[in-house]
Amino acid sequence: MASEEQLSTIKGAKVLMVGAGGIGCELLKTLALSGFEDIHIIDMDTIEVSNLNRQFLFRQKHVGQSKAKVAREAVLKFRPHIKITPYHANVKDPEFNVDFFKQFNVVLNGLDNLDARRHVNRLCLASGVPLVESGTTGFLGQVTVHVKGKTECYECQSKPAPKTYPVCTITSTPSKFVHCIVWAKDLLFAKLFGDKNQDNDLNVHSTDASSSSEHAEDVFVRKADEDIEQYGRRIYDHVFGYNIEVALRNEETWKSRNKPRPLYTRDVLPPRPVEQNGNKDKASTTGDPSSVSAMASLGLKNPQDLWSLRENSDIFLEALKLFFLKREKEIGQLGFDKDDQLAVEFVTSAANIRAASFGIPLHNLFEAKGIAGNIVHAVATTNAIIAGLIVLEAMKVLQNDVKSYRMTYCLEHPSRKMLLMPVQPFEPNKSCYVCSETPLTLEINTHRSKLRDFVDKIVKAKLGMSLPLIMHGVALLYEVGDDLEEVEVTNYAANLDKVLSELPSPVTGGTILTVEDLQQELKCSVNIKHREEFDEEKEPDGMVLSGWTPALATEKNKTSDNDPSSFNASQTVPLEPEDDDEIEIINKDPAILAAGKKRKQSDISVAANSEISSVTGEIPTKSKVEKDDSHSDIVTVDGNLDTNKKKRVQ
Ligand SMILES: Nc1ncnc2c1ncn2[C@@H]1O[C@H](COP(=O)(O)OP(=O)(O)OP(=O)(O)O)[C@@H](O)[C@H]1O
Ligand SMILES: [Zn+2]
Repeated sequence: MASEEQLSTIKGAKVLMVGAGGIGCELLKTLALSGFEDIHIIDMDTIEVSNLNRQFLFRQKHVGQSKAKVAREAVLKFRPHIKITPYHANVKDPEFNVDFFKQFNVVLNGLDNLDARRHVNRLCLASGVPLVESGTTGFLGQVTVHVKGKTECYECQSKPAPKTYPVCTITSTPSKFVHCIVWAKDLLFAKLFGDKNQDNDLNVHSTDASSSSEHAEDVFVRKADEDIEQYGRRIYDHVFGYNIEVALRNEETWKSRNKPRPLYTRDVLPPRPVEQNGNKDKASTTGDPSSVSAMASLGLKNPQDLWSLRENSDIFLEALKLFFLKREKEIGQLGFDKDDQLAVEFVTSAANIRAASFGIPLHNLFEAKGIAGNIVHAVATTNAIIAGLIVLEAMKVLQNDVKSYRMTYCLEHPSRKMLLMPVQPFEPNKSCYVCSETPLTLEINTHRSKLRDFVDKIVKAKLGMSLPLIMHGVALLYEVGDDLEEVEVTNYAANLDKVLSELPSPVTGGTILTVEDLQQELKCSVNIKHREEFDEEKEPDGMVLSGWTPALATEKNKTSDNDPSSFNASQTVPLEPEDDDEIEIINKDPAILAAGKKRKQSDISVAANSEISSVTGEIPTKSKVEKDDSHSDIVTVDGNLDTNKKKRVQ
């Protein structure tokens, strides 16, 4: 029960909620029932059928309508006297600037992506408004408190980058089913149905340089006189048969690995039926391309059945055939979409055939779809728990009760009979480039990299700036905005295509660039260090940004030996260290894949950060299946962190 004092604080508070999805619906309801009377909600989405199972403020009839507006109407039905102001908009829109944020006493996030979270963090810092951040993934969740100058900001710890795999693991030496999925989705599917002009390293790597090039020449293009069945079999034989044989020639590769088995249609499938050409147009479909299904054509009904190699091969050929027969117009521009049934069938079957070749256990379509789409099924109860915790923290923040602030982690398995793990927040990271003024360092080849590379790969992708301005001393190198003069637009466009050392104000080793985002009111300095060479595999951007987090990636907290994007440990520690029960954590987002190893429970912290679900996209889940296959990017673990060096909030 709230005290009188609490109640009056709550009544007088003006609250901004960002996100009216899984967490947001729970949060709005809980805020209203807790006595909050002035709530603003920003959400850019409309309601989808798939939201209805957990976003309980919405009904079938609301599908297609604004989440923010419908959420408001639903809550006003049981709390008619309160004021709820909805904005059907992106929180990154310019109208939501620092002045807009300043009107609130606290901001509560119920978002599902890193980009928006970082943006809100910056606006909260610039406006001095406290932020309560949250995230859920399946059974896991977290609530963190960020108050300028008192606790860490959302970006004081670097967030794990979306999970990537070494190219050679995907193209040549898969050892887990997820590697086969990535191959099937990002290489094979993209090669056959996506943009032909995009780089795509589908062929096996071999030390025998003469081996594959000739055979691989245009192998993926359907020949003019080739019927579709013939084409499908040729692709099958090439990628599952011939390419594997080429890979096997490189004996070094297989010294410490199990050799894969080349698979050809002649071994797996019966000879081609004579009447095949006559079947061409028999594929059972309606006029709607989205209803085309290889499973339906072949009479396979249950997506949770495990298909045999033969069945996978049938699906593979049938799906390929259906793309050409029923969706030919889309070929050349298709991207994988987890809601595209035929694409999921194709990717599942291709991944399974490859898995069979490499001796990796096969998976059913339902599982494969989850892996391919990085899906972790949302749990409504977790959202409800997290929403309750957000409100509790918001109340402490409003009363400035700094000592009581807690970051709370919702676990899947109890520790000392507790499912909620409270953690005292840390003080701001003095080397955080977002909430302190610490400069960053960028190693880059200033003679080769263009300003465009810097803007795209660093300023936008890494620093998360949306309206950047780049200066070298007093010289403006780049700027975006609606109010630019034509000549400025022309000059900046020309600058983008220049290598750094040839800019009007040349950028070389030793240069300090100032990068600023006018909307976020964030300014930082970037020290440029010239470097000639970069490792294509480990440093694919051709540049390396560092400087905003302590170097924590020690051997002990690395997640996987061949994982270049191993996460950085966050530094939270439970208030009461638990016993050393080991639990397995698997992230369901590719970005978090890194964290999928056994961790000591006392080491766990879930860092709000990724692209996953309603939370921070951080969804560690316990799994008895592929222990190592985390698919998300939420969880970070302490490992041997030097947590003692960090000061908790007193
Ligand atoms: N930049 C943004 N501006 C405003 N709202 C945003 C922004 N980014 C995300 N959101 C909102 O945050 C909410 C997150 O909710 P949730 O994670 O439940 O996602 P969902 O899209 O409703 O469900 P799912 O992704 O599981 O289908 C969504 O309603 C989404 O529209
Ligand atoms: Zn910070």
